[in-house]
Amino acid sequence: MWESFTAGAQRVVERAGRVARSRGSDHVEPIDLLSALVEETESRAAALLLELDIALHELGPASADLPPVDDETPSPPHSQELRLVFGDALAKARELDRSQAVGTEHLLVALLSSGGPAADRLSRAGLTIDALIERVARVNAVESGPIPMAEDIPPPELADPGEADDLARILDASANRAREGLRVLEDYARFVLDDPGLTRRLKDVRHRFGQAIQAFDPDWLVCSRDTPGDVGTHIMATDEGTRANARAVLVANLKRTAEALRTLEEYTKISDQWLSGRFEVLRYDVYTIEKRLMAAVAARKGLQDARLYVLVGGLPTLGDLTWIVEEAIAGGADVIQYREKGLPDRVVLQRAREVRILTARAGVRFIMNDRPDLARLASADGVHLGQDDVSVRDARRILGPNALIGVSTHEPSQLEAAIRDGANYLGVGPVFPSQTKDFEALAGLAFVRHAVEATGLPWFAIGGITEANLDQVLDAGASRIAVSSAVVRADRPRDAAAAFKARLLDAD
Ligand SMILES: Cc1ncc(COP(=O)(O)OP(=O)(O)O)c(N)n1
Ligand SMILES: Cc1nc(C(=O)O)sc1CCOP(=O)(O)O
Ligand SMILES: [Mg+2]
Repeated sequence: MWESFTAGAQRVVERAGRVARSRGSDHVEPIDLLSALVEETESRAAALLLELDIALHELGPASADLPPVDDETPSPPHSQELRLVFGDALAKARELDRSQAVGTEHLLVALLSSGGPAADRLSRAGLTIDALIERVARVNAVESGPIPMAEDIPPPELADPGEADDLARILDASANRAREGLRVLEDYARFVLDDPGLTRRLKDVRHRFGQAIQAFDPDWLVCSRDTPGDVGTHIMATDEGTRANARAVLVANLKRTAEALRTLEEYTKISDQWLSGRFEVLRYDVYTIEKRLMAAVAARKGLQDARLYVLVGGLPTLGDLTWIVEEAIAGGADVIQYREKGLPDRVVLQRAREVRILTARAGVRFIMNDRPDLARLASADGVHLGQDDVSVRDARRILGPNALIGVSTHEPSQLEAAIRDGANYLGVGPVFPSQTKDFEALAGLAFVRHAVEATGLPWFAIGGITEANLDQVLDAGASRIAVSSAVVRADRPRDAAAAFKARLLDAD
């Protein structure tokens, strides 16, 4: 008989056994079932009682200390009266609810009709059989929708009909959760990050997810849906009702989506391993996208408004370096990179620490070139890596998840790889021949035009950019630039930086 009881009803029956034991009774009586029903506050029966304005505390004292659930001592047998209540509940379920599963609401109806002390208590609290039955029937009607023809309901291929229904409820809830979660992620990529690549990836995952769940018969899922009887509907984690900001919404939905996909993966293993594999692949896709989303979020926080990035270094003395840094900042540099080649590490670190102090004071980002270890020692905001420097992954090991990690890219495949690896921003160049570094080949303006379409991550056009050629770079679609010689070797570095900054802001 128990397989035709919902999970909630089974829990209540089990609890009634413990209530009976706690009061030293030889049998589990209807009155114990009533106590258990009232105490299972998430149950459909408790919800109905509250909707009908019946004060739960009037239905009897809360049971004293119950034996723990895992206590192996058997519960006393069910009394004859209680068995009659169960039989009546089954009949009521058939009469009132086409799903025919005995839920806690049917136990309540049967208790009220039983004529014993439990019925007396319910009546004294103001519950009438008509009001209760009318309420149960109304809820079922709302939940059920049109009654499908018998031939439309697919025969579950599982041996146990109760199990088939439970499974359908799990799959239905998880499919909804994953679909909704994916939509929330896509909206974040699209409207918060403005990232066409990530939006496309998420749309593709959502599309493939939609194809995968077509394997479920929609009628089977919808027929099993039992929102009022779902004990989880009213249970919320303490932080679930509020979100501090859009980022918190993103993080919560990444977790929720991956969890729902995991649930689908696990439960479809029972009947369809191939389908389970599809959910597994989608779950891994979500993990990969998570890495990219979080990199984009960090970049947005650190570099969203940055327009002018100045590389400094190669100067004879610490005094020359600090002067240039101060001038660049005064001219409007948003990011300073310390790029030093050939000095001993100890000297580089000492100078980097000075740059850190000046940039921190001005609220300007400080990026160390090449060396995540020195970046960490100098408390830089991040590091810039070239194609021959350590990987993003290794740099992240040293600098942690919040560091800004930039990668130089010179062609589309490098740009894609850097995004995949979790870079927070990109260098895109060399656009023109540079006085700072020799290159065998130029990426040119064509690569700038490619970057515009390829990513929503912040990226900086770099290489030989001067006031004279800046318009070409802006016309190609860049909104951020990185320069070195045009500021560091200018007669008036502050004015040079200010001129770049003004034109970048004008172009916004
Ligand atoms: C913003 C920015 N873009 C590109 C580079 C070049 O980095 P890399 O290719 O590693 O060359 P070096 O600068 O290390 O010679 C950069 N530093 N910054
Ligand atoms: C160090 C460096 N890397 C580049 C790249 O394209 O990866 S261009 C470049 C030099 C940038 O200095 P300037 O503004 O003086 O040309
Ligand atoms: Mg480098």
